Amino acid sequence: MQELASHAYDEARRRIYVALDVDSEARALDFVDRLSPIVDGYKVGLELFHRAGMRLVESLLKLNLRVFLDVKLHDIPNTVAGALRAIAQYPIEMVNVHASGGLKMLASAREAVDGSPHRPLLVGVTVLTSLTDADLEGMGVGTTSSAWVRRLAQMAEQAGLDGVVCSAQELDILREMVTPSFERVVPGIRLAGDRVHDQARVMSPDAAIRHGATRLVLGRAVTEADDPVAALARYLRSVREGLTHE
Ligand SMILES: O=C(O)c1cc(=O)[nH]c(=O)n1[C@@H]1O[C@H](COP(=O)(O)O)[C@@H](O)[C@H]1O
Repeated sequence: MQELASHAYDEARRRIYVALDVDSEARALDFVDRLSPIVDGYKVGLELFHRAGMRLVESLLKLNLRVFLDVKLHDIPNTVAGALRAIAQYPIEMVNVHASGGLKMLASAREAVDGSPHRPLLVGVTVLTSLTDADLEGMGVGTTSSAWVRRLAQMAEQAGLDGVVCSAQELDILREMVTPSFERVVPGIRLAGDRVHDQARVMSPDAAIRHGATRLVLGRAVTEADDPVAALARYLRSVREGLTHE
């Protein structure tokens, strides 16, 4: 494990958030304790946020950890802006809204973050990685996930967001249309043979990085593994492998 804490892995580490999708503050802090010798980026999502709220976020920040607050805001412009003004009182690294909230909501979100003491990266969730083209058809979206991600990413860029959350399968399309600094945050990451759970559009860490992912979210493949530290090590090595061919 010594090797993984070395400078050679700094860039790989910087690209990762471990999703703390657990049901208590104690379990979350236990994971952080075990994993933080290897990674310093953590995602607090809806389950943990509704269990432990901003108190847990503050605990992570006090430990000098990087926090992605995954609250997936989706409401009218005024409400989303108010929530973001509250969130951006904290020095978190990144926060997300649903890009499908529309251009006016995204523009209000941008303005709210810009006027706040901390300016976390603001990214728009495009098409959830659990959805298939058939799901979209059933929802009446009337287009493929690739085309819908492309449209939502265009809107996010137009509103001045810092990037999007998408699956790895849309990265080639996005690379052609967005500026290189536009963040492409990718969940649904699995090494071959690992359980996919409820995800539909998945890819391995090295392939996702090679296709243009700027940051990866690692979840149950690490936190539900028999040995989470060993699993994280496998994933981190794969990220580093991808970076050598980026
Ligand atoms: O915004 C997200 O983080 C997100 C967007 C998306 O489209 N798909 C997605 O899985 N996520 C989150 O990424 C994590 C993926 O977890 P695993 O499937 O366990 O790797 C979960 O915490 C999800 O809430």
